[in-house]
Amino acid sequence: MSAATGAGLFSLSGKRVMITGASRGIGRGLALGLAEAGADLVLVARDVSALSTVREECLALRSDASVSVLSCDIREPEQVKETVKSAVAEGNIDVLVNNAGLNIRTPALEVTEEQWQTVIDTDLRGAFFFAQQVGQHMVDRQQGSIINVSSVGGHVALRTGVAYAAAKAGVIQMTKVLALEWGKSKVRVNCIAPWYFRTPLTEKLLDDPAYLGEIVARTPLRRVGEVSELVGPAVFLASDASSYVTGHTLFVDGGMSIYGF
Ligand SMILES: NC(=O)C1=CN([C@@H]2O[C@H](COP(=O)(O)OP(=O)(O)OC[C@H]3O[C@@H](n4cnc5c(N)ncnc54)[C@H](O)[C@@H]3O)[C@@H](O)[C@H]2O)C=CC1
Ligand SMILES: C[C@H](O)[C@@H]1OC(=O)[C@H](O)[C@@H]1O
Repeated sequence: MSAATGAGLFSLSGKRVMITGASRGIGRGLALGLAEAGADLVLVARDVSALSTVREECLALRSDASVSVLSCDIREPEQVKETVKSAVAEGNIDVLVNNAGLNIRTPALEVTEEQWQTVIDTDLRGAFFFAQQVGQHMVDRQQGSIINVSSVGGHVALRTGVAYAAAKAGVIQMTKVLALEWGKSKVRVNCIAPWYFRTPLTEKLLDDPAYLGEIVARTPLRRVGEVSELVGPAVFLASDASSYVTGHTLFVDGGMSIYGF
């Protein structure tokens, strides 16, 4: 393989990227950024109307982009199979951004069976079975890059996040095992672990000055992240710039995960 050089290393031109949870928040931000980086896109979430809006935003940024939308609840393995099958019928998938997820913030002593199951079914089980379906396609092609989205909460303790921690820690470990098993098939599997970014998932928390103050005090860069600051890490892991990187978790966290005393 001839080594790409310079800016070409980071180009996503000619690559087709599937993004789950693309209807809002980080998934929407990555769709816009990767469209600008040259990618064609397959946008996945449950809300087709919201996805269609994101599709129009991507086309406004790059009119020659190919952007399709597919409705899927990642907790339903049959829907996941059908969604990936439909996407592959339209063309190859070069990159998966396995982003869809949620958090239900509850003190451990108050976590219900339903809350635990919802978080685990979405953030871990859903993420795995989506990766498995796309991974089979990539292994068959002997190429591909998967970017799982975990959280600093999968590495350090976040209060009220015991189910979330279990799921997101599982995503970090899942990343390593898939990278180990699929490396010989030239499929790379990495992970991005963000700290707080302002999205619909977090905006109510971040609107509380006291809570925001606690977050900033635990963050060496003394601020929360802007969703656009996740685009660079995603372009890096999606592109040939990371051709020898696999099984890695990239903390995009303003330094939070290294904050000692
Ligand atoms: N916003 C933040 O501060 C952080 C977010 N994360 C992770 O980033 C990812 C995205 O988070 P945000 O954009 O903030 O959340 P968000 O709530 O703004 O967007 C979540 C996206 O996932 C989709 N989704 C949720 N459950 C789904 C399901 N069962 N099937 C299909 N789609 C589903 C939603 O429809 C939406 O498109 C999540 O995995 C979250 O855990 C990680 C660390 C920090
Ligand atoms: C950084 C965490 O992932 C953050 O914690 C929360 O409570 C939000 O759900 C974010 O995901």
